[in-house]
Amino acid sequence: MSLVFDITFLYMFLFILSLNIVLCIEIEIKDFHPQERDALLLIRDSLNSSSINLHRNWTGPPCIENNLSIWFGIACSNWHVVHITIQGVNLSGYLPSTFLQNITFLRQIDFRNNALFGLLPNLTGLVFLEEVKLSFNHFSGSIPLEYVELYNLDILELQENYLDGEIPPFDQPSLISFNVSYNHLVGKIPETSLLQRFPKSSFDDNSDLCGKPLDKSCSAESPAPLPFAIAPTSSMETNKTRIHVWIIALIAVVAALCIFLMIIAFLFCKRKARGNEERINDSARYVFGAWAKKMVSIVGNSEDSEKLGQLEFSNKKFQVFDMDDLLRASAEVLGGGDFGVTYKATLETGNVVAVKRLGYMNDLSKKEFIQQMQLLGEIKHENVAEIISFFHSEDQKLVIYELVSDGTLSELLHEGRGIGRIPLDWTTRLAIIKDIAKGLDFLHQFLSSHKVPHANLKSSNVLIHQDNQGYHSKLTDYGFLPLLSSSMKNAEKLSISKSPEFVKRKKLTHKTDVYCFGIIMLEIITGKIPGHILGNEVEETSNDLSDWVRTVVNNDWSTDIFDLEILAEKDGHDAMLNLTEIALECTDMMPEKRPKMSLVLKRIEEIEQMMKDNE
Ligand SMILES: Nc1ncnc2c1ncn2[C@@H]1O[C@H](COP(=O)(O)OP(=O)(O)OP(=O)(O)O)[C@@H](O)[C@H]1O
Repeated sequence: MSLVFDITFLYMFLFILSLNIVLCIEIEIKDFHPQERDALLLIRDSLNSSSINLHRNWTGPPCIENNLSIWFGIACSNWHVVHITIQGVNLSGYLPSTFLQNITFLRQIDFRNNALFGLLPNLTGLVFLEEVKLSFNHFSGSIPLEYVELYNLDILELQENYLDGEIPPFDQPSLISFNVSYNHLVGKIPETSLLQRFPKSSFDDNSDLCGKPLDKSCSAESPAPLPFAIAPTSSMETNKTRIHVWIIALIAVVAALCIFLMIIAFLFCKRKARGNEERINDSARYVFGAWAKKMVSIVGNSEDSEKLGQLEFSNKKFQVFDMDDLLRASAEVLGGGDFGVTYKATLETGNVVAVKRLGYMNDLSKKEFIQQMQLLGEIKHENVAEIISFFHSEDQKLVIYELVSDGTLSELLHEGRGIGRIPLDWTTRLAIIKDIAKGLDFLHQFLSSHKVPHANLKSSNVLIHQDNQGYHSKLTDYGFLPLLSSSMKNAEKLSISKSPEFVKRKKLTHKTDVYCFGIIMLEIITGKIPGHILGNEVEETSNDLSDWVRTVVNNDWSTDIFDLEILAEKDGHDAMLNLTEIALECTDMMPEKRPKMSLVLKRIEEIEQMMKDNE
């Protein structure tokens, strides 16, 4: 009897348990909105960023309990994705056209300050949208008409893109902030009561925009001529002739239309076959072309020919091109950073240069900019990328560098990890460390009066050139701190912002550069990306790499820190450990305990000599 009771009890227990499991699964399925996740994965797989790795971060469910999300830039409410905020992270690529439509409860979309191409996203049906911020990108095409149907929209920011066409008649009462300046919009600003309320600055710098609130009035539109208009006559004969003419005209139009469609279809197939890569290049070329168009329009509109200004040359040997040549150059985007976008420009003369278009520096005076650039232009060193020329106008600041053709140290160290990658051996790594130390030591001497001479030293600002003698490194993006000093917020975009003294708002010195150099050394020795040690790319802590190395070394597991690609080179272990010791001194929390760059260079050269002697 008791056995029967036990078995019955066991069955009941199992039944309840299985019921619970079913319920749990149901709860999980209910909590998880696969269509929203799929939409986000579409974005993830279409875009690239050199600052964040969406592929590694956007995994698992986008929303978890308590309205939280561990996905970068995603905020949730009630298990629904409500905010997508991915700004200023070098995001490049094309947004899939209808990707957002399944994220029904979306309230905010913010992709500002990236390098996104193509058409603006389709937002049809996203009735909860309150903020759409897509400014400072490379979007092209027209503003979709459906945007006027977003009745809860508070903010629409589309400035600094390459948008063309006319402005749709926005009139939703909710809209309190609107900006479409710095585009290529044309036509009359619609006379809706809403649009007339915004200031002139919301519409400024569009090639052919007219009407209020701009000062430019629209020329009187002449009525469009009627197609195939024929002078009216009273006789039947004339009517007959008219009908004939219409029939002939109709046939001609249909024939022309057929030919036109055939040409379009042919071009479309041809274009498709050219493949994805070319599409990106085309778009990049367009971006530079569009920029050039904008510059030309500034000159054209300007009463003051000084507005465009001249290219300033720091090196006479390169003075073979001028602004016109630069605007006619074919160009492609090399990448975008925190301070703007860098292009490779091939001039008609055959010269190839890197053009960095600086954002964030618009409040800077021309005098300050020119003084600093003239000084930086005098720097000539084999381990520092040369500034050939620069340009200043009210809204454009360009720095033209020598082109260093083989990528960055960051790419060399971290890209293509896994099967098929050619390991970066220890001798090469040591040579790179020495090159960087030489370049930085030179900057410290040349710009000795600067608070922090480089101020933005990180592996993506070490450019690589390869020849039959090996790899050569050149530092770039140096000397910008004086241009930003008026705003601490801008300085936060520099690599020095990760130093302990910056975080504690203490005095910055040359030793702040030394700290950044120590971090690069650790990155080269360990093969690990600073800020990613805990696999957490969201909050880049200032010193997680040096903390981790210190802990491992203090526990006598020193060789555990070596990148697997150099671990097998046992002869180099002593040198690797000596360099790790220097790197840890350079990353000391107290700036005064860090060695000077000249001493660091001397010690590196001694270690290199020691290695050569042991060979
Ligand atoms: N002088 C140059 N020669 C060749 N390529 C360059 C040159 N300068 C920059 N690049 C390329 O352009 C890309 C973007 O550079 P950019 O300086 O705009 O951004 P970043 O270095 O990634 O970020 P940040 O602006 O924050 O330093 C770099 O990753 C590099 O590949």
